[in-house]
Amino acid sequence: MPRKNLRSVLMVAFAAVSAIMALSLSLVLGHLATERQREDIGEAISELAGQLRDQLDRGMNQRVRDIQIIAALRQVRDPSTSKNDNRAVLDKLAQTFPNYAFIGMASPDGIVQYATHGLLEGKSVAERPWFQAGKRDLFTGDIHEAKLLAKLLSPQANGEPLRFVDVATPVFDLNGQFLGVLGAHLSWAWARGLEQNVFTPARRNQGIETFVLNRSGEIILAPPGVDPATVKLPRNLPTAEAAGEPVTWPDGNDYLTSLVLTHGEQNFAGLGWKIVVRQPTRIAFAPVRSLQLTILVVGAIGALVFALLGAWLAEAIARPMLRLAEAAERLQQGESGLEIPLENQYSESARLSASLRHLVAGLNDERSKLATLNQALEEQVHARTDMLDRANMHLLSTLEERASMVKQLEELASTDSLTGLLNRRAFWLRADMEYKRAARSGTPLSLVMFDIDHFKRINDAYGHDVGDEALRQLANVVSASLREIDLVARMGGEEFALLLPETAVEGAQLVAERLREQVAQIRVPVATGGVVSFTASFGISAWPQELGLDHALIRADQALYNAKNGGRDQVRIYEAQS
Ligand SMILES: Nc1nc2c(ncn2[C@@H]2O[C@H](COP(=O)(O)OP(=O)(O)OP(=O)(O)O)[C@@H](O)[C@H]2O)c(=O)[nH]1
Repeated sequence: MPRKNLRSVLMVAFAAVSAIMALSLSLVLGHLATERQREDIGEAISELAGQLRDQLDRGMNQRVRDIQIIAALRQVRDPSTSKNDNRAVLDKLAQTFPNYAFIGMASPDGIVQYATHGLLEGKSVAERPWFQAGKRDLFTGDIHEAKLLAKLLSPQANGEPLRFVDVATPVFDLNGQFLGVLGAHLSWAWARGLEQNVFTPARRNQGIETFVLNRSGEIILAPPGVDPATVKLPRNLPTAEAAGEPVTWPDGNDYLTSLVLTHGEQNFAGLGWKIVVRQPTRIAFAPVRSLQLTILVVGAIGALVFALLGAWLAEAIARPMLRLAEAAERLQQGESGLEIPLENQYSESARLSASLRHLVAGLNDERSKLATLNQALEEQVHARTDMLDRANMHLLSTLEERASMVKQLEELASTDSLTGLLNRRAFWLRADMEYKRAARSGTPLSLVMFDIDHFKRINDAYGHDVGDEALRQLANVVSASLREIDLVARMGGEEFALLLPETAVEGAQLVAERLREQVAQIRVPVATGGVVSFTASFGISAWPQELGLDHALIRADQALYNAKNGGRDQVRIYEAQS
């Protein structure tokens, strides 16, 4: 798996952290702002509803007070006052408030006595609810469509039906006797005017709409141009006063919905109206969404900036490390004279470079020590090798010397020093080997013993040196006369033995005869002048396989004895009976 580099890790980490922060900030702020916005908007539209509510209540209270003031006027209570005078008072009042559609005084039997602009005068209003209720007490009646007045008054410009709110009060004469009912019809256009004062076009552009409901929940005032009959109210409309509740209306849209209740004012007890104000959440929360989007955009830019910052930071952190790593690699590849750079940008890199420099210095030191050591070692090995070579050569020559000495010693051990012939011990060893060879090959072997005749006399007469010379010459003669495979030994004194391989007794006899003749030819010079000659006697025996050497030699010796006894200078063969 390829290793990640520091730059990408820090870039991603910085970008991720800032992106997460931006996202969470957007979500948290969005959430907080949404709540705050909901509250603000809820309060704002509740305040608008409250304004409308207050104006409606105040307006109604003023109308009630108007009617009560008129009913308390002495002129009106005095039955002798002319209708014209009283009508003039009512007209005057109507002028102060243009939305009075009708103010009139009805007699106890319900006949209108005088009224603004003479409307309905002489007509019976006995069945009208305001008259019925007004006979008993102060009455304020909920909105209703005009019955009698509809024909008398001109229709509204916007085509809406003429609707009124009624105010009525009983009137008592100066004696306190019931005089009739003073009633007023207040055109509902008044409410529309109030609504338009509060809900300005600017607010309408923000989608803010208001609905006024009567006590039974019917819409008595809808936004301009909206037919109240077409408006469906949500089932879950708040029942108590509420500020900015999110409510889904039957048109499928979500609205922040506020509700306020009218409560009357002073003389006006209130009619239980509700004022509902709504604003589409889509519009209400647009600033919040815009804020969220702004945070996200700023966050994204922040993430980018942080990623670049991360990359720069990683570069700044990694640069000294990379330089150190590069120097270390070059050193590893064997580049000489290279120094690990000093990286003092920050304490960690300074520490690392100092450690590496120390390490490299130590290594260089070790390397030079090792080189010196190697050279010394090589020289030592060279010297040791030379020494070893010399020792080897010395050993070799010693071994060669020793081998030749051994050979000489062996020769000395097996040779008679006077004659150079085999001595007795060597003869026995060689004879044994020949015996075994003859036994394997089944060839005959013969032994010959011979002895110089009267040798004592030579020694005695001419001295020992002459005797020695006689022995040497005899040895030379015998050695020159024999085959290579034949053995000749000096057995002691002037006695000699011959072993003749592959030779039967007859052959041995011929050899012995030849030697006897040759010995007799020997002339040993003497110091006093002249020469000495001598003879020798020979005894022959076969060496049969069943006999040991000692026995065979005894037989040959026996034959020699016989030759000596027979007169010397002769050859005798061993005979069993002798
Ligand atoms: N010069 C010399 N004399 C030796 C040597 N070894 C033995 N002798 C002598 O040889 C003589 C041998 O004498 P004997 O045993 O009596 O025999 P001989 O005189 O030869 O008599 P026969 O053998 O009976 O003919 C002695 O006098 C020894 O001293 C030797 O190496 N050199």
